[in-house]
Amino acid sequence: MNGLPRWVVLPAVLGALLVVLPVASLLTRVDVGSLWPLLTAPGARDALWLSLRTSVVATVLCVALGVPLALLLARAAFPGRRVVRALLLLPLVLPPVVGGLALLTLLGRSGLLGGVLEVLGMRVPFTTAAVVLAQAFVALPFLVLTLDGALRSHDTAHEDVAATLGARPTRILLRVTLPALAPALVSGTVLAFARALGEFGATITFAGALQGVTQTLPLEIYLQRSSDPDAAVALSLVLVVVALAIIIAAYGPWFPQVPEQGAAGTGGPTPANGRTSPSPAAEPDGWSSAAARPGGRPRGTGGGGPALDAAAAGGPVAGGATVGGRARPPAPLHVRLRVPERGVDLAIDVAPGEVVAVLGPNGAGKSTLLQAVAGLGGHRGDVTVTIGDRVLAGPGVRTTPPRDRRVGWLGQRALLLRHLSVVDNVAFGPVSRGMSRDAARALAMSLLSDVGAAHLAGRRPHELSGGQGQRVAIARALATDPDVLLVDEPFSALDVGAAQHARLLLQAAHRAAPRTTLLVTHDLLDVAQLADRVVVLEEGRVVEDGPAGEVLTRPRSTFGGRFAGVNLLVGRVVRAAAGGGRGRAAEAAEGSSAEVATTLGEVHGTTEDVLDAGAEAVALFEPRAVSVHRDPPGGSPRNAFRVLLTGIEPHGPLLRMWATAGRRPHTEPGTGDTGAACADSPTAPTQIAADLTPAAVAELGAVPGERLWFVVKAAEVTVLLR
Ligand SMILES: Nc1ncnc2c1ncn2[C@@H]1O[C@H](COP(=O)(O)OP(=O)(O)OP(=O)(O)O)[C@@H](O)[C@H]1O
Repeated sequence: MNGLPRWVVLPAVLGALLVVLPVASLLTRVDVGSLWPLLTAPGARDALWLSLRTSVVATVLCVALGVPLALLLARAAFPGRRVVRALLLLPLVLPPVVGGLALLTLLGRSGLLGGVLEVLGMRVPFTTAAVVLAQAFVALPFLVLTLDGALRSHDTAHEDVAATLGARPTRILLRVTLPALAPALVSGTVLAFARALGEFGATITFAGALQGVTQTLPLEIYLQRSSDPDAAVALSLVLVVVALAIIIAAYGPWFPQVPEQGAAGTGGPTPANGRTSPSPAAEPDGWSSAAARPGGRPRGTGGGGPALDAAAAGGPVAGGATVGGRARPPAPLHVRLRVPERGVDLAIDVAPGEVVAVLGPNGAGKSTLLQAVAGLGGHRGDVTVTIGDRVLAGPGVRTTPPRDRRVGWLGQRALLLRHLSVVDNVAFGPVSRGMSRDAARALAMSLLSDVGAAHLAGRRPHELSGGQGQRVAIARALATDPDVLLVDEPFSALDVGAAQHARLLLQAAHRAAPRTTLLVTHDLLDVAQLADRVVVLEEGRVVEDGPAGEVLTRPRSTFGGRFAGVNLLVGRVVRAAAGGGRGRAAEAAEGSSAEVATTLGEVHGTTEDVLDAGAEAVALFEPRAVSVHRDPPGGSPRNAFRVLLTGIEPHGPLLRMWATAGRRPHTEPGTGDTGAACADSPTAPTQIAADLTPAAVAELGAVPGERLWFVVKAAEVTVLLR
């Protein structure tokens, strides 16, 4: 019973019987012997033929009008959208005879439009056209509501990627949206046809019952019922058989099933909010650990192509080939973004060919930044985007649509189009930009070969592994030779080995043809292997910006510290030791002591920076430099923090103890309150970590919830200007 309560069986069976029993009893009434003559009688034949013809035409009308209507209802924001959606439900709830009357009041002789049509010599009521209109009137909502529901639950990620590949709206609709919604479209169409076929009340009111002209099969059955009940039953059987045949044809085993979400990530939410799940490569709290991913050693995924293998070996791409060569020199990127509704206010410049990793906690604004560059997301605010000398968005400038931005998108999921083969997926961008199909396929094959995926060219996306899908996505992103590549956690959904292969591939592509790149990631390896520079965002602002090596070893922001795997306390300089007679720079270069007021109290450390009292600074120390005690220690210059143990978790061969410290009120330095703090976040308690051996943790015997002392020697603390 799959966890269902037993009582649901009874009403479910009764419900099924309510539908099945009447139909079954109809079958028992059929006199098989007289069936054929009844069905081949002229009246029955005409009615069946008319029903089929009018239902087909009404269904075509429903599709032609209903698909655009559903698209507007689901995707366009216009005043009164809800009202229109509610009104469309009316034909479902109104008695069809009322629908017929409504049509008469509109198109009848004295109707709103009927009078005009009459003048033009056109008469609709009581014609075959009236039958079609009556059928379409009652059938349209079935198609619209089915498609509207499917569209609303369908994310726009594939459409967004197609737009960045250069596809125009009509091509996106026909080649991306509708194929993805094929099952819903077929369902809606079948429902509409079935409804049209069975339509009676509106038809008889608006079109009457003229044999061969308006007398459809339901009307014929109704009229026969009084004169020849057996004939009525036989004709009803025909209707049941036709309806069943349609339903079986539409929903049988050959009905296009939506493939299981392949490892290649063919479904899921939009890159607008592209990261649906935390990166498996990132630790839950946002700390990254090189130790947890020792060198990212590939774990036998195989299938690396020549370019990939060369890249993996650290050499140039094999055979002098490039992965996605460039026709134009790399261009600089400038972004200025103020989106108050998302609390984002930042500016970023990326040099030509530079790879900038964008880091930050959830909600920091990373996706908003990428969306702004790609022209996606639909957020409101002041956005200026310049690539080279092309101003794509800005005050007084017509905003360039995504398809014309020459921006490539590579997301967490490959987002390949599931109804196209791999080679056609890669060729999609070049074809969208006007390249001939043959040339685009040749280019796609060459790129697939570069990424070691030529042998996958004929497969469909759901037949690919996650790593293979991402390789194809890399080829697709490079196929349009974008000026700027936007990369959004591209490897986080892959296992370690596949991620490393794909990472090296991207690295090879970049070495072969540097491309200005923004790389959003939570993975230390992405930064270490791909990034020239790191920008850290917190609460919509840039809080750190520096060379990748510098941020990884000497971070200056809270998130940067977590990312680099070090404890980082933000504060203000209280004191920096003065050197007798030497220049301050010389003294700093030798390393001198410094004290910083932080949320955990005054922290003593050493610095190579030139510090002034009151300057904003960070104190850094490794978790393994922290010792943990139950009592406050004495002795050599030490920092002792009274903390609350919040958790213990494995960390390589060690155990990591997490603790928080209470917040003290903010006071200016020099007031004598060593609790003066420059809170890195106005609300979050400061977290610090200590790495201990399992034996040391066992000896301490501490459990989460206990108050302890975390102690670190001043010599282990580095103080940096922020
Ligand atoms: N569609 C939206 N409408 C309104 N606010 C949004 C929307 N998408 C994001 N936001 C808000 O904008 C801010 C920035 O979100 P954004 O998605 O850019 O952050 P992020 O750094 O990419 O986060 P994550 O790592 O969780 O994806 C957040 O406060 C978020 O709540």
